[in-house]
Amino acid sequence: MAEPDASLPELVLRRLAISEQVAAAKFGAGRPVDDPVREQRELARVRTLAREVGLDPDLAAGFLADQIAASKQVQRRLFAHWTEHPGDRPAGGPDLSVLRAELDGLTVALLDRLAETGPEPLVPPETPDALNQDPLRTAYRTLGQRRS
Ligand SMILES: O=C(O)C(=O)C[C@]1(C(=O)O)C=C[C@@H](O)C=C1
Repeated sequence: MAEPDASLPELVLRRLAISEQVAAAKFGAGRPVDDPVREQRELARVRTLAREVGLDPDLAAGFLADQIAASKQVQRRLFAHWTEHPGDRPAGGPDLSVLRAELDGLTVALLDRLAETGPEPLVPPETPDALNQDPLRTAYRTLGQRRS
């Protein structure tokens, strides 16, 4: 597993952090944020993985769909920012294929953790400054959110 000790909220944040790098790779290459074919592949794979770890495939697919929606919120925001301020775009950065392999590893880790934790609502950790609250809310849409 990519992140053996990470909690579910930590893994969710890690996925959003990778999404920032995905945005940079796509923006630099002139590729759009949305890749529906890739999304369908990910959702099909997550259903298979869910059965392997004893999770409800619908819950797992709903949860991954939330992660994808949150990723796209992060990416769209960055695209808008870099379009207005091209100088802010980070130079270099990993290839999309490398980042997708990281996302795939994280999906396995997320499902393992979800299978252990159960589908109870979670209290997300403090949000790093770089991330707006909205994507995080999106990421927990299916699981629900309980604030203490
Ligand atoms: O792999 C990509 O191209 C991404 O932008 C990542 C991601 C995802 O979160 O898994 C998000 C949006 C795309 O539509 C497909 C997948």
